[in-house]
Amino acid sequence: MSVQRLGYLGFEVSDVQAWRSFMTQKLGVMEASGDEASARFRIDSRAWRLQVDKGTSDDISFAGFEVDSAQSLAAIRKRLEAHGVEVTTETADAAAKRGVLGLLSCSDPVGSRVEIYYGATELFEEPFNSPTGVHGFLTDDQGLGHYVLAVPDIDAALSFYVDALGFHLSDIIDWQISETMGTTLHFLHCNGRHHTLALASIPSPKKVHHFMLETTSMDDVGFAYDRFVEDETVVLSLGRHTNDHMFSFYGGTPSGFAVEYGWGARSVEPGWSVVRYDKISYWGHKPTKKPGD
Ligand SMILES: Cc1cccc(O)c1O
Ligand SMILES: [Fe+2]
Repeated sequence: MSVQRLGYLGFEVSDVQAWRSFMTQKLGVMEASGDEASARFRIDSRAWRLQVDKGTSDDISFAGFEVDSAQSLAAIRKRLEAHGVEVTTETADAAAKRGVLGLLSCSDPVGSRVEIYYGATELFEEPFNSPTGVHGFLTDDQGLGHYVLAVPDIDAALSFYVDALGFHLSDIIDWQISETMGTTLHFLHCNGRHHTLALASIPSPKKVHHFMLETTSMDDVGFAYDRFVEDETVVLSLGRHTNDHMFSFYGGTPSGFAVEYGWGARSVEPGWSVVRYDKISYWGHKPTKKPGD
């Protein structure tokens, strides 16, 4: 039994208001609830997929992975405990706050909160409606998207996410980030999405490097790209990745980590075999020059 898909992500942010306008006006996601302390956002029929809470870290605060039933939740709990992970069964009240039927929590090797749940809330009666006209985000069995964590100890991280949580390695990229810095990126899948999580063993002030949302129309990437160009917040230009073939760009968020906004990735199919790459992209994904660079 392994986790099936990424259900939700939570971030602790110093400026909730800035995130509320960033999410709705730049990314085109739909605000589900919001005040000066916290906000939740929708990208599909689910009641919420992204949450921001007021705080000082400007970093990821939790990731919620989905399984399909109470039986699967019990099975994943057993698997985690068999791998020496301390698991908390959250109260019915805590589960209700997440809008799920059953909720476990634990910590990954760097202390990131990892939640596993079943029974999320669907709101078909309130269709997703993007404030910027995004046609839609690709989710369903592939979950909300992906995120990349900077980890100090790649072996400990792989042991937790692969051996304990049940991810599978898709491929690795030996990424020469600059003349002096390189790292090996490990890409992990738990469903058809090429990667739901990638691990980068790089020193970083933040745990999260970026999170990614995939649109169902190429034009949605272009429209968003124009909005990031407009306020000079493009971090990496348009490009196409070597491994998942995603067409995407990276933009800055109000918390200093990036968001990747993409379209057209290929899926992991049966018979997939692990390979390696020397580049992150066929073309593009170039750092944008800052005025005065
Ligand atoms: C750095 C990087 C490389 C390949 C695919 C990705 O989604 C990514 O963020
Ligand atoms: Fe990415």
